[in-house]
Amino acid sequence: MDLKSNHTSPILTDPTPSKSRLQVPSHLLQYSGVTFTPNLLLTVPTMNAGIIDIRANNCLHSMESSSPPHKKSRDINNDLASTDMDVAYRAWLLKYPSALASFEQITNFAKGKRITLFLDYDGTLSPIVDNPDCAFMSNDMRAAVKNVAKCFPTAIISGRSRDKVFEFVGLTELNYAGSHGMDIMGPVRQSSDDYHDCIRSTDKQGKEVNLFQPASEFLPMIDEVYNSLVNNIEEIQGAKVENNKFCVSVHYRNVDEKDWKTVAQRVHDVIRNYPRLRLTHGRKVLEVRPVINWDKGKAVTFLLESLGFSNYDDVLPIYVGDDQTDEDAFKVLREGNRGYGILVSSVPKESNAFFSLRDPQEVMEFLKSLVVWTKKTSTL
Ligand SMILES: O=P(O)(O)OC[C@H]1O[C@H](O[C@H]2O[C@H](CO)[C@@H](O)[C@H](O)[C@H]2O)[C@H](O)[C@@H](O)[C@@H]1O
Repeated sequence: MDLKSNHTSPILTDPTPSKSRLQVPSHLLQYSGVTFTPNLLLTVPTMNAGIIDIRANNCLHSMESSSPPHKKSRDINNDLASTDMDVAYRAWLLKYPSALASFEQITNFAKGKRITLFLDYDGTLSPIVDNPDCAFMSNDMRAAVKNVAKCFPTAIISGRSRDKVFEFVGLTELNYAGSHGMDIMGPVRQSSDDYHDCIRSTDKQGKEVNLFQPASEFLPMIDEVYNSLVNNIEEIQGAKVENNKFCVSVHYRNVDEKDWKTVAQRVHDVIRNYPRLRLTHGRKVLEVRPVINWDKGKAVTFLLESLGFSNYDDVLPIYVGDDQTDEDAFKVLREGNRGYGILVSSVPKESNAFFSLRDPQEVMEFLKSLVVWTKKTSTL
């Protein structure tokens, strides 16, 4: 893969999103990119691309606009606000129906096809928690994932390093892609076709696998940046830098809001020296990653091909995720009606997904329903 020819600018320009309107009160849409019109109808950027690249000098704005207003003490206004929120959520469900309520529709479409599951980790299989090192999935969720993986080819696609997400999930019957899809361990491909960086390897159980790491040449750079970020950021109280192998996460969830500007400035100061790195934004996290033409959507396509599903008529890929980076995968599935994206969110937000689930608990119910359905249909 030629890293230089495709990309001339390391930090990509801000997208100029097309706008769509939801009839929802302004305080209810809580995620990044939301702006307010004078009549308090919301204008929300339509997700043209999953990763919203942010210029470093817009970093602080992006951090602020992605944060919901603080809840004050419980009073009548808050009660009204939560009623409004329920109304807004129900309105939003018309556009992104619950995958549980639409289960029959999904399984009807799956008839004659092989379901293939792609699961994000944080916020999808495990609830969002303050300490990223403690984002454990429950044993019930692990059992649900294990059971579903017995029925369908299943892969985890995470922003974490592949080793870290494997440590959390701990199931050998899955395929794993870490670093937002830049580190894939999957089945041996029949042909290595366009993917020159794809090498044969063995997994921890000694099984032969393919390893695809399209950003491998960035490893020394990422390590260097990780060390600089640790030196510059971790003295800010609450800030945490996480090495995700081919990308680095700068967490500010536990940083006092008055210090966010310092976090943004210091991240900017470090990455300005690295024109081949870019900055994107997740859930209270800034992500430093290589400028390469690769994302979770490309990882889905790669894994489908690896599993022998190049012919999309035979397969129904389902991708479940909660984050901005999952939008790339939703978009790949939406384009050409290849499969279904399911957004995990308890608040209304614009997405390329088809369906929604409220939280990891509902994700688990959905996985269990798939297992029950497949057992029922196989005995017919
Ligand atoms: O692609 P994912 O598996 O969803 O990973 C995205 C990032 O998830 C983690 O951060 C998020 O979850 C943490 C634990 O709940 C939370 O503390 C943090 O605020 C969230 O941003 C992970 O730590 C990052 O490295 C991943 O990039």
